[in-house]
Amino acid sequence: MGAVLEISELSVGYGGAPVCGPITARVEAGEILGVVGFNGAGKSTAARTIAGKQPMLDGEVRVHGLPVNEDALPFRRQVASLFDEDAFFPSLSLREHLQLVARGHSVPDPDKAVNAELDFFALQERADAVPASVSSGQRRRLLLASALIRPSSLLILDEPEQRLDPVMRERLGERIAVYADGGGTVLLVTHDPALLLATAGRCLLIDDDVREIAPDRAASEIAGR
Ligand SMILES: Nc1ncnc2c1ncn2[C@@H]1O[C@H](COP(=O)(O)OP(=O)(O)OP(=O)(O)O)[C@@H](O)[C@H]1O
Repeated sequence: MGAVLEISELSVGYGGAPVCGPITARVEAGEILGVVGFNGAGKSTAARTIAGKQPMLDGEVRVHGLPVNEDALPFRRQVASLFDEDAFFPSLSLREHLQLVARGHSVPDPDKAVNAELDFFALQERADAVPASVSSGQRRRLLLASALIRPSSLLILDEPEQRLDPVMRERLGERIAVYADGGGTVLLVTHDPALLLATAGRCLLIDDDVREIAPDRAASEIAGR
């Protein structure tokens, strides 16, 4: 069986100038691949490219054998993601955002699914507020809930720990592990050694080159940085 995510000689960057790469990796169903590296190494650029949010400079990425293409429904159906620049509808409440995502992805019993995510991310009290009226951490929780409420087989998370308190970081780690236990594949860009250790089975270090290192070594590198 082919890998869920196959990255071959991928080079990413801006205006034709590479910021990192080449990256080569195969990630199977149920695997969590951590991605670590210093600020500016190119982790977000690589994650955005793999998610189809910016063009690749060179190489190839396939998800279940499909080329990366955010405009193609079969690709979009497989891939859920979280990025710092993800946007909100200013006049929709947190609950309405989740309803929209759940219905757009044909989630069965969307109201129940929405309530489950509001509970999990401790957003019930603010569920009827609009994004501008909640805290930055609560907006981050909404984005995480939006990525997790919908079906997917590949979850791409870019520093999901940002703006989360320690309790929610730990819960998020458990949730990511549950996603993988259910057969999902995760690409996790993180600066959080505890989150990395709690989740990742393998790890890529983006440095002058890109190489695979053990998660415990990666966690020590992050912690010592
Ligand atoms: N839109 C852009 N246009 C041009 N260069 C960019 C753009 N976004 C990022 N860069 C540059 O690309 C390089 C990689 O940035 P990237 O955000 O991918 O790094 P990162 O590893 O995710 O960093 P961090 O840990 O700080 O989030 C940096 O030098 C950055 O300044």
